[in-house]
Order: sequence, then C-alpha cells, then structure tokens
Amino acid sequence: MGTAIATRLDALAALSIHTRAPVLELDGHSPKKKILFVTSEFADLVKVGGLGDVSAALPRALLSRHDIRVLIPGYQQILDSGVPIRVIGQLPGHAALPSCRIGRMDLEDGLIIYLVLCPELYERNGTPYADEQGRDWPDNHIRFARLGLAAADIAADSAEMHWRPELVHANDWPAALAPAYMAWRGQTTPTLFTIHNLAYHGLCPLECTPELDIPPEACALETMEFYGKLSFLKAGIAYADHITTVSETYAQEITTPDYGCGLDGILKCKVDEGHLTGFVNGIDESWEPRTDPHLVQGFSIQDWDGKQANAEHVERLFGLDADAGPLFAVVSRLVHQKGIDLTCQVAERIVQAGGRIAVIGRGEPELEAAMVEVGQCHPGRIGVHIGFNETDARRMFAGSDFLLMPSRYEPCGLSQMYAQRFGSLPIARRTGGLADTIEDGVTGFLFREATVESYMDAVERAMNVYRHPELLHAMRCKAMSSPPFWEEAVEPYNQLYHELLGTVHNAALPGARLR
Ligand SMILES: Nc1ncnc2c1ncn2[C@@H]1O[C@H](COP(=O)(O)OP(=O)(O)O[C@H]2O[C@H](CO)[C@@H](O)[C@H](O)[C@H]2O)[C@@H](O)[C@H]1O
Repeated sequence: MGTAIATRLDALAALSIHTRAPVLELDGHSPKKKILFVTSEFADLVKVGGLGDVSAALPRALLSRHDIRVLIPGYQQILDSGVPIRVIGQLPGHAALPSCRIGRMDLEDGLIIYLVLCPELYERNGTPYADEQGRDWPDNHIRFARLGLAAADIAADSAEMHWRPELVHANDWPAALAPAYMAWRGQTTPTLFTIHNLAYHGLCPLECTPELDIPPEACALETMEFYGKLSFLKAGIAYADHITTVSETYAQEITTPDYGCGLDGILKCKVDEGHLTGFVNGIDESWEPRTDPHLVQGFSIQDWDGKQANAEHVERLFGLDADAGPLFAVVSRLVHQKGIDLTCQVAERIVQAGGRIAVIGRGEPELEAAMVEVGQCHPGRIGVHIGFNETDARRMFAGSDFLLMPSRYEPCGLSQMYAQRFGSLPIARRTGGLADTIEDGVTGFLFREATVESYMDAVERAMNVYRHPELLHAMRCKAMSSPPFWEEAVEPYNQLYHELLGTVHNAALPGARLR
C-alpha cells in the first residue's frame, strides 16, 4: 500500500500534475468590459455556502481585466455591515414585483457592489432564503424575480446609473430570471448563467406567471415549465447565451438522468449546441496557512508546529480526548447532498479504529439531529457543533488530519480544496469537482459508491497512511500545493467573456464546449 502511494507520488512529480487549458490569444489592448455579476450571496457580507465564496472571489480576480460589478439583494445583514451605501438609482415595479432603489457600496479593494434596495422583500432576519427556523420565505419567487428584473433593468439602462453592463453573468436559480427577462424584452446584451448546484430549482406554481410578469409563451416545456411548475433554474438554462458549471466532471454528469435533476434533456441539447462548459472553481488568497489570521498559529511545510497548535485547539473546542489518533473533520452544510447520513453510519467504525471526529454544520433538521445523536453516543471521540462559524471551520481544516466529504453529488466543492491547502487530506466520493480536484492516494482519497463499504475502504486507506508518517507528510505536501488559486482559475471565464462579447448574439459558440 505504502509503496504504491510513494510510486504514484514519484510518477506525478516527474510528470507535473497540472495540465492547463490552452490559452486563447487575446488582443493585449482589449479594453476592460463592463460585466454585471448577479448573485444572492457574497461571502464578505452574507454567506450560506460555496456560492458566497465564489461570488466574492471570482469578480475580484477579474477586476484587473474587467470593470466587473456585483448585484445582490439589500438584505438586512448587508445594511447592518457598516459599509456606507449611496442610493444611485430607482426602478419601477412590474406586476407583483415592487419598485426598488439601487444602492452602491464601494469596498476597500475597489470592488463595487450594487444593492437592490426593497425593504418589504429583503430586510428580514434569517438567511437569504429562509427564516430563522429554516423555513423558505414564502415569497422567494417574488424576492428573486425582483433581483433578476433589476439586473435586466440595469442592462437596459432603466435605472440611469451612468453604467450599463456589456455582459450579464447570473448565478444559480436566484439570479436565473435575469437572462430570461432580458430575452423576453428583446435585450441583446450577452448573458452567461453559471450553475453552482442543479438540485435547487427555484420552483413556484404556474399560476404565478402574471405576478412575475412572465409572458405566457415562456411557460412551455422548452423554456420554463417543469412538471407543472415554473422553474427559475430552467429559465436561466433556456435563455442564457451560454451556461457554465463549476467542474468539468459535473458538466458531463448533469447531462445524464442520474445527475440531471430532470433537466438532463435540455442540458444535453445545450452541449450539442456548444453552449455548456465546466470550469473548476479556485480558492482565494486568504487560504494561506502561514498567515491566515483565523488560525491559532500559522504553519507551513517547513514548520508544522502551528498545525499541531490548531489540532489541540480543535480537541478542546469539541471536547475530544487528546491522544495520538487521527483527527477527522466535517465542515459542511448538513444536507442529503453531502452524504451526512453515510458519515453517521461510518462514525462508529472510525472511533473503533482509534479516530476522533469534529463536526460543524447546519442544515436539514433530521440530519442535524442524527449527527448530534452520534456525538452523544461517543463523548470524547466525536464532537458536534450545530452552527456556522468561519473561524472554527478554518481551524478545523488546519487542525485535522482528514476531511470527510462523501457527497452524493458535488458540482465542485470548495471545502476539500480548503482542507488540502491546510494539510488535511480529503476523503471523498469520486463525483463532480471532487473527482477533478483530488488525486486518489496523492492529494486525498476517493471512493466510488455511495455505500458504507466503499466509504470505509477509503477511510481505511487513509488510516494506513496515517500510520506511515513519511507517506502522510508527502501527501500533505502535495495536497497543500494542489488547489488552484482564482488568479489562475478565472482565466477560462475571461476567455469566455471575450468570446461572448465578440459573438453575434444567439449564434452558437464554435467548437464542442464540453470536454
Ligand atoms: N458550518 C459551517 N461553518 C463554517 N463554514 C461552513 C460551514 N458549512 C459549510 N461551510 C463553508 O461553506 C462553504 C461550502 O462550500 P462548498 O463548495 O464545499 O459547498 P456548497 O454546497 O455550499 O456550494 C455549492 O456551490 C459551490 C460553489 O460553486 C460548489 O463548489 C459546490 O459544489 C456547490 O454544492 C465552504 O466555504 C465551507 O467551508
């Protein structure tokens, strides 16, 4: 086993792990283009999961190349952030969508955030999508249609903001009506729609069509109708000029019935037309183990003391026995997607084998309860915190030996890359972005089936590596340098923006986009 790993590491070192996409030759003098990035989360201000991280990092990484600005609802948390807001525009209501104002925030690093200011829709306690009890807001269709329509209005210059985007980049179902409203109104500004998670559709009854000012012809099978409902996500797919998702493997998976969430048919058509591409996410530069201010103590491949200091902190925080057993971490939304039920099932076997587990997460009430119960059965060996805490999460990536991420599907996944960067080896299912970012036996451990047996096989391989410090060290070093930073990961978006901006509207982009 150990020899096999060492051999693979040597072979990889000789070959150079990264294969890079060919770089499109762009005119060095091409001017910065105006891009509106439409999203429902932005990590600095409001974050539920990975969409928040990407929305904060991707536009920043593009700032040197484009005049890119973010549009997001003016949630209570954002108004409370203390960053000054100037009102710069006003938009009328349409059907049941109330009128709103547009606010502008200038962040210290130069990124400009536009806010859709609409107190009756956004100024509430809770998350962007749900109340404090986790129940979806009943008017989410109005709240996020308002976001999409605001983007379309800004693209049409209706808000008179003296800034009009040349391309609109919408993300996930909450922003998906932006390209749709633009298409229904005959606006020709190019649009890009990025799917971060195909499982969240943004469904509402067909009867909402007039409320949302959706033309009746849009409620067809080829456009927005989905099993007798309106699907925001499907509208984004149907109307955007191009669609991306966040890894190459997920881009392929979603064209199959197993992963397509009922949309594999339309997505397959998009592939055939050359309109669907997968680009793996990057990580931002705050993921630097030497200097991250969240950590108890920094560390590097030359100086591991800080990793041990973070491990001891995590042990205390989660009430875990201080001993030599491997420390496993779970940092995750506690939802079916993430295979949390599988982790509950393997937890006892990990403990029996001498492991300890620290869990932080929140999500579906049944999975939260199941996780808490597993923790109560193994005091000192499994500690569970229900909640969301960025500092604790970072210390867990830094302090743990392994990250458990047995996702049933994973569009890209960021947690496994954060773990790698902080020297914790992910144990993950070979799916989506996990398959694209983890080299089995080199920068983590992959297993194929969503079963306890398959999962335990990978856990046992990890435990075996743990017993061979020289192998553990070699894998950690490889893992820490493997995740791409956004500075590099953003280049395919830059190229795609240029292609879309230089293409006749609605004409197919050349070449097979899905590789
Ligand atoms: N309890 C907690 N406390 C603190 N931090 C916590 C936490 N629970 C989760 N997090 C953090 O939330 C983020 C989760 O991001 P992921 O990309 O791993 O998954 P998510 O499913 O949310 O994102 C979706 O969008 C992203 C972005 O494209 C895709 O990578 C992914 O596959 C897709 O499912 C990470 O920053 C993680 O550290």
